[in-house]
Amino acid sequence: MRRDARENRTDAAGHTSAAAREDGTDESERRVTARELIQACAFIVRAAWQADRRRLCGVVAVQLLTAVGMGVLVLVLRDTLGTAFSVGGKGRSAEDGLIASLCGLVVLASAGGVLRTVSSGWQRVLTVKVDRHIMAGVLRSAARSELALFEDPAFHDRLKRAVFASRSQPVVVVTALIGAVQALLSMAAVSAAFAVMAWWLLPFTALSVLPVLKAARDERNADYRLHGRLAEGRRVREYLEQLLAGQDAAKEIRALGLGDTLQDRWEGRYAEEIASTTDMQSRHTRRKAVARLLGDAVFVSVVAAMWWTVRSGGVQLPTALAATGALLMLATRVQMLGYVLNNIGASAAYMKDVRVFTADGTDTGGTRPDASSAFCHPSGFRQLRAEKLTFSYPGSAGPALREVSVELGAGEVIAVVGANGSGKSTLAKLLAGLYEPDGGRLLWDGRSVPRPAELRAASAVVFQDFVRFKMTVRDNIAFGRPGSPADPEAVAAAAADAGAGGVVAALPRGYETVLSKEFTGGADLSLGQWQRLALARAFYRDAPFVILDEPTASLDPQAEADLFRHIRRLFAGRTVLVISHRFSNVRAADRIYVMDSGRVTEHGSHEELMASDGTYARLFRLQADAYQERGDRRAREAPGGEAPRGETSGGAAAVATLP
Ligand SMILES: Nc1ncnc2c1ncn2[C@@H]1O[C@H](COP(=O)(O)OP(=O)(O)OP(=O)(O)O)[C@@H](O)[C@H]1O
Repeated sequence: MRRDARENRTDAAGHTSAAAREDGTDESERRVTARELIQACAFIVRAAWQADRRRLCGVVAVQLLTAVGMGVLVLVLRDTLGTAFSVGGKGRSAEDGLIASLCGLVVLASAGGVLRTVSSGWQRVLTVKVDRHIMAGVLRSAARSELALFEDPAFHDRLKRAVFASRSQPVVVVTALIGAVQALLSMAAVSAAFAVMAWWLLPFTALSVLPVLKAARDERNADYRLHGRLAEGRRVREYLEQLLAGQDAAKEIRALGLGDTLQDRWEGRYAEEIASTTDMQSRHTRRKAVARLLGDAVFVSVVAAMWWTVRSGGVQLPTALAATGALLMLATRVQMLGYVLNNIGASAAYMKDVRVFTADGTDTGGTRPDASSAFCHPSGFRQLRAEKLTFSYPGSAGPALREVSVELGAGEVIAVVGANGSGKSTLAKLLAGLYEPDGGRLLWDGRSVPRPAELRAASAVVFQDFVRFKMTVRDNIAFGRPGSPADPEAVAAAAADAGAGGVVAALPRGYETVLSKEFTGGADLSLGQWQRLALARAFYRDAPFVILDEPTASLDPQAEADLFRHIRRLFAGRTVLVISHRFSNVRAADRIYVMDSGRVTEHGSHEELMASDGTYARLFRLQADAYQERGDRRAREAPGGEAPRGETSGGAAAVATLP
């Protein structure tokens, strides 16, 4: 498991600077090599081929035709000028020749225009398709990445850069590549025509664009380095944007009056970004201006040399005029080529981010196909045993689990209790195959579990911080078993088991109601109602191993009591691991593990643990006493001295939490 080494250099917002990496191997500091340029082009051409080969061929064919047309145009121009200069002396046939040449010019120009129009339409569709093709690859890789990678800031930088690149760069590279093909072909055609007239000037023409090309290359390298340095700052800024403009934090930000503070931080981040960009741009704008002047001076010298040869009688005037036109065309093409190559160069670095990110399990630090959440029909186990599991979160100072051993038999209800931060959820995540242990092993019917994906497929987890999908109720439940069409009856049964049937019935469009006010006709639920849907999702998943991490934290006392009273019936035939702070909920479990500071300190049945009179017994009595006192007080305060209904029996059967 990869651990990110970072300095603890943090800013006022509490975020570490991306430039502060210890290892000094910041990829963004590197220059784009010719090899990377070729790889980027090959990557895009492959993507374009896979996305829409018919359009790709069409666009290239049009470029080829346009280029040939351009070469012919130059030669026709020379003939037209030659005819024009001789019209006075040669009478009607010369005039006819001039008119024919002009007609030829018009036809060529018009055909070129039509072809370009058709081609630009194809180009537009092609770029959108390439865009989708590449973005799909990035999203697929992100969804398949191991959960542990999301703890690693370097992974977020890579992901962010890949998303940025796949959003913005394919269009640039496809357009630039097509432009490059066009520029190269037309350059070849015009050069051929030019060479017929003044071949010896060709090398000087190429020379005129060199300073501009070099300045552009320096700028793109600097731009990419800057982009790398700004990556983490941009993530912080985007996070602040989500807070300020999103629904999730809206009420708390208003309640706290936090808006201006967050806005100031956002302004600060943007100011840093703008200052760095302005500094880089102004330096390179100066360099580019000087390079441009140098290039133009070379170009003017070439034109002057040509006219000197006309004066000295080495070249005819019509040829010189056509050659000057061709020279202008050539210079524009070379400049265009430089411009598009520069664009490809700039994109090459970004496209490398995409290639690296989408490459399975290589440079991404472990992106692997088996990390997919795709549901496959699981087989159950007779026994799941964890032996001396040790685990530290990436970048954490100490282990969250230390030599933890637990045992779960098929059909058992196992409970884990312990103070905040004692490692309960971490243990659950390892048992569900979401993280791989650093030490120890997981045994499934006595054999080591080779692939965490097997555990994931066999598990249904209701997390403490379950996700609330802003989609329909049906989706929220049926996502428990992705990949197959939602089964309406099973969805309804899962909702009923989770006590969500009544909630759904009260919604305007039942199971088709979208659960967010951000969308037309949407509705929202209370936290407890959302929790019932999360439970329904677990029922629907129908996996042999169910993990309930504080599944009733937001449920009302009746719903909570119902769930735990009927847990064995509801999850019949399945193994259930329950994490809870309410000891009354776990007392009926087959075995209870008590955790403290990442270790299992006690285990046994409720009776055994009470008899051993350890931490469990102490905390159980604490909760029971607190309830008893409250119950007695209420009983005394209630009219007629009676205790309120539903809160008295069972000692610790109501809401009481660990201190
Ligand atoms: N994603 C994470 N990255 C780094 N450290 C983490 C992460 N999640 C938890 N920890 C740390 O690991 C330890 C165990 O956390 P865990 O969530 O397993 O505790 P818990 O017993 O479930 O706590 P609670 O009762 O509050 O839910 C804690 O010290 C916590 O700070």
